[in-house]
Amino acid sequence: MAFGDFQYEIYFGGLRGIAPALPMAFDELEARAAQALPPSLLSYVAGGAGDEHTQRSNATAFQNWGLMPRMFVGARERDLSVSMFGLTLPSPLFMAPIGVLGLCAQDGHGDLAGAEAAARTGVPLVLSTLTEDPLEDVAPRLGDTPGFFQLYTPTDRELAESLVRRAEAAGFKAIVVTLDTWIPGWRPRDLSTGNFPQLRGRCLANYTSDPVFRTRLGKNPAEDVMATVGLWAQLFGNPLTWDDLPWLRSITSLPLIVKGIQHPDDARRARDGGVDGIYCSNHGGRQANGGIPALDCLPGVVAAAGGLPVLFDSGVRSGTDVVKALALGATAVGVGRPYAYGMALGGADGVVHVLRSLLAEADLLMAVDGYPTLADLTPDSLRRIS
Ligand SMILES: Cc1cc2nc3c(=O)[nH]c(=O)nc-3n(C[C@H](O)[C@H](O)[C@H](O)COP(=O)(O)O)c2cc1C
Ligand SMILES: CCCCC(=O)C(=O)O
Repeated sequence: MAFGDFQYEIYFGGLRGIAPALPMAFDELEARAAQALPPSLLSYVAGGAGDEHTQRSNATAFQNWGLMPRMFVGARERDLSVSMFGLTLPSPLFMAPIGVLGLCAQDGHGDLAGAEAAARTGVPLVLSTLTEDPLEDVAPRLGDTPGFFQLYTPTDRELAESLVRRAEAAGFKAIVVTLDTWIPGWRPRDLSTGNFPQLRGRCLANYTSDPVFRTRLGKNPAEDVMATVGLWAQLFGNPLTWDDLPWLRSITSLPLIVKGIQHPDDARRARDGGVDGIYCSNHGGRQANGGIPALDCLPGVVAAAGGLPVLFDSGVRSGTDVVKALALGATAVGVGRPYAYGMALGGADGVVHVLRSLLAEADLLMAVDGYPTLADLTPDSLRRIS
């Protein structure tokens, strides 16, 4: 089914009085998910750093831009396909890595369900390092849709290399190294609930299944959860410096993408260091409060990336947000919390609903406003309205 068909099905279905099973708008999606998720997990997913000002401004930053409609374009057919890293994708949307995706599903296998949703929509999944099911079990569920593996770089280089080797062997198509989260930020909601899933032994499957990790642990992880968590906490996060980039580049022949870039100089230096893609993001406002909306950093990062693909996330809540990020130069646009909520409400079906809704809204906007292809969307398509 084309994305547009989905839009029309909902629209005309709605006219016939057949309401979709899941909410169409983000606020309602979040409100419904709030009833489906255990309270501490909801706080973990929904929350962010400090008073969450940056998290909120990520979303409101999109309202500062308006898309200029163009007439006499005849945009009856649209093409949302995009090429990057030698891959041709049916749309520019992707699922950002969510470290507790597994837990968001009722059955605890949200990582598998996320991969299934990717297979059904063609929307790539960036699989977190922090999963409930090991990456080897997730990869086959992706079908023909590419998966990317997100690496939290451990302090132990051999462990990092082992994780990357496994991702390559399992068929992942790119390595996404997250730079902004070697320690969690100041997150009052989680501090209040005392909930950090990894510290309870959750979402550590990629570690407990790893030969290097197991050797370091020296025992069966299942027999000593305390020791497993202790070792994980000790190894989890390495505050990387530019001196580490040549090593990171050397450990994979897959496309290497660095996540968490906001400053143009960082984008430039990463490009010069041989990365294949820049991922502009502020981690959905979960790491640093009092920052800059990620969308406002996007044009500078795109200019500095010098033609490398630029992935973007943080604050995307609608199809119009997707279109605006593309117009500001993103090659591909990631969505985070919304699909986690879809997972909470309906597993793979819920995620498919969220992704198709975003795509259908983006597609319909491009139809109505006269932008038939992604190449037609440029910064000139937008006006700053506040
Ligand atoms: C619950 C949750 C867990 C996350 N876990 C990871 C992770 O494991 N690795 C990572 O790079 N980013 C992680 N992120 C950040 C997302 O990849 C993404 O940058 C962010 O969610 C985008 O913002 P949005 O939620 O406003 O769309 C997580 C985000 C959330 C909400
Ligand atoms: C140490 C944080 C790991 C998961 C994550 O990235 C997030 O919760 O944002």
